[in-house]
Amino acid sequence: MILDLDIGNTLSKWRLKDAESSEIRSRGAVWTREEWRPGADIPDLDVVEAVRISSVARTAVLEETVALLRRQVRHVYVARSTSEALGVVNGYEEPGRLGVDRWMGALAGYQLAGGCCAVDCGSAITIDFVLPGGMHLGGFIIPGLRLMKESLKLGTRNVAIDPESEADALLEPGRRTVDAVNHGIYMAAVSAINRIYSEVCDQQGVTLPVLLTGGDARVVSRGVQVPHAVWPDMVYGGLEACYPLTFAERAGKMSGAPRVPEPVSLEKIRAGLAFSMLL
Ligand SMILES: Nc1ncnc2c1ncn2[C@@H]1O[C@H](COP(=O)(O)OP(=O)(O)OP(=O)(O)O)[C@@H](O)[C@H]1O
Ligand SMILES: CC(C)(CO)[C@@H](O)C(=O)NCCC(=O)O
Ligand SMILES: [K+]
Repeated sequence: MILDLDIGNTLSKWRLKDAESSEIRSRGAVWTREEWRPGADIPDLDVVEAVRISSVARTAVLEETVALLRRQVRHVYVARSTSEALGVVNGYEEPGRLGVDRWMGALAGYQLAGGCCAVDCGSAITIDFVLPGGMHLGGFIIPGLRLMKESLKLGTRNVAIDPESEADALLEPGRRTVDAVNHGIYMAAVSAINRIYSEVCDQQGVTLPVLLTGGDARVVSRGVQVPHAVWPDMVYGGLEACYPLTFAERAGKMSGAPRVPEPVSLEKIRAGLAFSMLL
């Protein structure tokens, strides 16, 4: 079995993948913490022959995790942000400073779609751009939905946006605090994504397929106006592409990859931008 780990600031996600069949056998998430208990927090390591890790947690957490894993697992691969990989050139002035989850998302998106706009809706919302030739432009970081809510301290932190809510309902003015906050932060997130996407496409003169991932991807998806696909395993896709281990991975297949959305025309994006400037 292959254990894939995506250690975020809040949640650490894991999945077990069958090295023979490439099937995902199980998955889970635990709060990111200092110490792991294999068998309880993450799967029993007896069945694991390789681990692939993307981590944006503090270095100490990663070091502890790697030390623990190395005692029991033969192959431990830790992803790093590099200046170039798989045909993508990292746009950061200091490439190593780009969050490795963003780098994995950008690589997966590029491998799937060529140029892309990779959006990760987690503790932070990150929006990264890769042009069709593989040039990563850099990106944007805004607080995620939960962080925005917690920063307000209005006693609404425990009332999450119902992930089943329709976008229309979330865009109405709230008539109690919890709705005013939830609708406000939702609007802030989706309008930022829509606007940023349009601005960068306009600047660069290209249209790019949009790929969404992260804990809030599904609800954010309902408010994103441009064609896009939700790819919950996008960060794992980057790990698969960087460290291909199974037959399917060596053939370039990433688990759970969606159909590539067909972007709208540049004219339409520019018309939308011009219209929003008039308002
Ligand atoms: N069971 C859950 N526990 C915590 N957050 C959840 C849960 N389900 C969905 N969420 C939402 O997912 C978001 C966290 O997403 P994700 O798991 O992608 O975070 P993360 O990977 O820790 O973030 P980052 O990588 O940006 O640090 C939260 O903002 C929250 O709104
Ligand atoms: C922005 C987050 C927190 C998103 O998970 C992560 O990618 C990170 O810690 N990045 C480092 C800073 C940067 O990407 O510029
Ligand atoms: K993440």
